[in-house]
Amino acid sequence: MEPILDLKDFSVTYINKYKKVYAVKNVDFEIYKGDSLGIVGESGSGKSTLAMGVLRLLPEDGAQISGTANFSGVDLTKLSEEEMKKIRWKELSVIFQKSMNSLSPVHKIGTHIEDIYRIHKPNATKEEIKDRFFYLLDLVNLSNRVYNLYPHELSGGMLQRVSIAISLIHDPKLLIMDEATTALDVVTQGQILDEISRMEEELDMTRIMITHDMSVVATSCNKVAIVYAGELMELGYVKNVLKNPLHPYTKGLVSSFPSLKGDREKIKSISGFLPDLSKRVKGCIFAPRCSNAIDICYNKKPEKIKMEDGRTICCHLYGGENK
Ligand SMILES: Nc1ncnc2c1ncn2[C@@H]1O[C@H](COP(=O)(O)OP(=O)(O)OP(=O)(O)O)[C@@H](O)[C@H]1O
Ligand code: NI
Repeated sequence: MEPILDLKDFSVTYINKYKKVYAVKNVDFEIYKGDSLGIVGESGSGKSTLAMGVLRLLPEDGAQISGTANFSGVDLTKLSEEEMKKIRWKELSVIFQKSMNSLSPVHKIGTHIEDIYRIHKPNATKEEIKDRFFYLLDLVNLSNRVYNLYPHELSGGMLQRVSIAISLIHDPKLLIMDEATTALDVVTQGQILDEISRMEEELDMTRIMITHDMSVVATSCNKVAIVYAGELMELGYVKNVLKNPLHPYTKGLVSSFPSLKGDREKIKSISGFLPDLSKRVKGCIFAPRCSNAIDICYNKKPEKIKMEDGRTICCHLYGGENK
């Protein structure tokens, strides 16, 4: 089976007047139809930059992209803005935390929907658009009444449901959600995650879920990629990685969400801070904060090791080089 999205050596560097910021470095991963991949890491680790880079939503003069991002066989990094526009929102959709803030308050939701729908299908009739949108509203548990409301008449949870429905309007091959449920209360977040899981079964969706919350990944993803300071530390099936984390950073992250393991261990956090991303590091980027670091970790970048259970891990403790 061909992957829907295949990143190879994908990097994003912000270039400012005074310095370069290496926000995403040499990331590789593949997503197949039906996958739901959680991308987890602490704030500032480059998760949004990765998504924006793939979607080509970063300013051309301020951010340099290298490597490849094959989306159904097309390398997104090579497309012109015109070509990218044909794909964005149609085949590749994205939801941000505040997606709905951009909607003009003077138009009803329905008017917005018609405008958005007609970007890709200019001749669509009102009836066709309504049919499609009512179907999607039902999937996200909202009444058709929403169509005639103004954005300010909806709660945060309702707005986020509407933005999920909008993102699905053209039946995209891949949906990227960047902290899309983070701002909501726990109950609403839980409901929306349930709705997403149900929708996924109905629509055969493929999804990337960006979050700093391990429990979101545990409840709504089948695969997880752990990123630290712009680099991939560990990637694999949720059932393997969260139950038996191998990378010291993943272990730290998992143990700071004790409910995942079901025991009452004291919450441990990883001490220290993210490194300065404008500096290149010779060894493992996590070594300065790693309690298992050995000499080689400071001097040489670890290779990506493929494990038997399908996971990839980037750590000298598993490479065999230190033995
Ligand atoms: N335009 C920019 N110029 C320079 N550096 C930037 C720019 N935008 C973001 N960065 C830096 O890139 C790094 C990655 O930021 P990014 O927003 O991708 O992280 P994130 O993992 O999404 O964080 P969060 O969980 O807080 O959303 C950060 O160190 C940030 O300061
Ligand atoms: Ni972000």
